[in-house]
Amino acid sequence: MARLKIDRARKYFGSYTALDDVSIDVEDGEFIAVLGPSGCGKTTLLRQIAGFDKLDGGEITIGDRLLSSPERHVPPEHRKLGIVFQSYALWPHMSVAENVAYGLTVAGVRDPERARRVAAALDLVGLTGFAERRPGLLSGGQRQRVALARCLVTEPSLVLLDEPLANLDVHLRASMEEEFSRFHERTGTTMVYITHDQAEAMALADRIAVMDRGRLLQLASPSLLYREPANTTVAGFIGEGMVLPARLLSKPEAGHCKVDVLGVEAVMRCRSDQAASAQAKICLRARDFSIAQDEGGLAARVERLSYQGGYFRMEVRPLASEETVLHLDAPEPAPAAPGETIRLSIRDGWVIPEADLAA
Ligand SMILES: Nc1ncnc2c1ncn2[C@@H]1O[C@H](COP(=O)(O)OP(=O)(O)OP(=O)(O)O)[C@@H](O)[C@H]1O
Repeated sequence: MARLKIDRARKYFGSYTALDDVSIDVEDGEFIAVLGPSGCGKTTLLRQIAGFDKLDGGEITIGDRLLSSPERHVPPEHRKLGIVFQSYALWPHMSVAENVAYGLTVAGVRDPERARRVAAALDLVGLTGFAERRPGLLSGGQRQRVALARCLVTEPSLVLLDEPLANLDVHLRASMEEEFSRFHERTGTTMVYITHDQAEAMALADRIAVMDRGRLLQLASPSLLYREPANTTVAGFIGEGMVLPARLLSKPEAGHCKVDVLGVEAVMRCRSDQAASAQAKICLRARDFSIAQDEGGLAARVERLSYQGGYFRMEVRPLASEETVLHLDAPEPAPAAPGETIRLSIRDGWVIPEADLAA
């Protein structure tokens, strides 16, 4: 049974549709990331789950309990959810332990039960020695861990995280990612994690819901999103995908078909029900190219080289399509200089099934 079920959720702000029939089933214990560019509706979706806003259409249920629909609205404090915000929202005048205890105090839990649960929550986030400190004397990562402990201590059925790492520097983000991941493994808490950072979503989530302009574009595991994007927007958004027009030359066979891309034939992965099309779109990744040693392949002029440590990111323009910019990674030493022509073979790629959906 799905723990959290969002069923055709709709939300309007005046004439603007901020959520357009969004449906997501989150399994019990699952870690879901909601990913998308600024303004795509992530926070609006989180606010509906948390109960800060009323839904204009559809339903949100947890287990068998209907929380939100146009007719019914359970207030946030009765939803038994934990929320971790980007801004931490800690009380500066209280110690770490008092901050963590706050939700329990409000709920009428008293010592020794309260002290026991606070100690357990601090232990879970690795802050046992910090109970008496004020938040002002903690690092950003430690503050975020206090916020996590404060949310967990009330034993929520679901934890919502709204860009919790956005205020932290790159190194701290990486170690907090690990922290969240370990925490999720240890507790098995269902988590919905809002982010615009795809590396973060990829590293953490069991499945990622990609949103754009209020719509859910695809809900899939990180690997499936990367390997088999459902439409051109997801293809371009995830993993710096390059979307190119192509002509399908064969029917699918064992998950592959032959395509013509910029005048070059290549074999690519596709769905087994992929229809023949003269106007298909394909998604290529930097690693799908290799530099051909013979006269075959796609002729392209090198535009730019940028050193990435051990390899170069090359930007090239195919001679057959000067307006297209492709990128690939080439090991040191640089195989060609800007202005030179190289030939590329295409080793892999994906025929995008719903090429027109998000156009
Ligand atoms: N209270 C509101 N009134 C009017 N429009 C709103 C309101 N809240 C959000 N919007 C609009 O709805 C759209 C979705 O906003 P939302 O905050 O959900 O996006 P987001 O994906 O969380 O973006 P960000 O990553 O920048 O926080 C935006 O176009 C925003 O301007």
